[in-house]
Amino acid sequence: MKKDQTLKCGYLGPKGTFSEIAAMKYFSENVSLIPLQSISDVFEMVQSKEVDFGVVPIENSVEGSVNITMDLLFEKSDIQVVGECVVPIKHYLLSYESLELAEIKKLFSHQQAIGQCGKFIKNRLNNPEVIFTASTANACEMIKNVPKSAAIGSENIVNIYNLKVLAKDIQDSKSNSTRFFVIANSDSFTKFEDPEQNYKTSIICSPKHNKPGVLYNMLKTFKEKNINLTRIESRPTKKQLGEYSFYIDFEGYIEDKDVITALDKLEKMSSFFKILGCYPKWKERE
Ligand SMILES: O=C(O)C(=O)C[C@]1(C(=O)O)C=C[C@@H](O)C=C1
Repeated sequence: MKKDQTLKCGYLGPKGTFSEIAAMKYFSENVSLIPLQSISDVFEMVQSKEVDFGVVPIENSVEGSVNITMDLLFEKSDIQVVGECVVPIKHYLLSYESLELAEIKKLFSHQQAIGQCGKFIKNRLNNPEVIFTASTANACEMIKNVPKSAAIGSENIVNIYNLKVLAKDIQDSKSNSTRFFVIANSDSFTKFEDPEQNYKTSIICSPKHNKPGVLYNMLKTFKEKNINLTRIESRPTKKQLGEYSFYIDFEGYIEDKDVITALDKLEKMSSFFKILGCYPKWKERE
């Protein structure tokens, strides 16, 4: 890791996205933030070491997993998860024009944001055409020359683009929040070893055989060692219908004796096995 230089962190841009909010929250002021065009670009820039870190959304409390991030974590080598950050997500309805809600003909935003505001869109708007964009901030750029259009985005973006706020807090759930992973190149990242910290570990595994009790046996290894799972998700392996990879997060440090035993057992039961990383559990800072 570079010592006397400012570290760089890539995120899904342009400026004003929730990913930027997550990166600012995680790193405070210690890194230079680099806006990128897609989540896939964030992975590539971390892989090629053009940036030291990347911040990518992994799951939302309403919409669930961010599939593109899940798939890239599976596919990309040399990527390690080194941190997590949870951001409360409050959505704003924004426009360059002062419009009544019923006047909006076109609504632009990221697919996750549209999903998180489904009830508001159905109940309060007049059936606008919905256009998915690469990010919420990208939606705000795109509506610039489109009459009777609005975008869904963060409060942070209002001043960046000089937008009008048509409605605040339009997300379906008051406690809407998104969890982000902080990724780094596995080559350059040195591991944390602070005995005072609470750690989490994230892995991916695909069972060797499709037979009764396979998942039960995999999960039993965690129970036997009293390891607390915090998330389990599946994604298709993309090889054959009905075959899945499991994404498991649990509380524990990668070099803990019980964690090593459980992961050894699990690896033996798997046709694919990958440790994504071990990182300090997110704590809200005062
Ligand atoms: O578009 C953005 O602002 C993003 O940072 C992406 C993203 C996502 O992909 O989940 C991040 C947080 C919110 O859940 C909505 C969108």
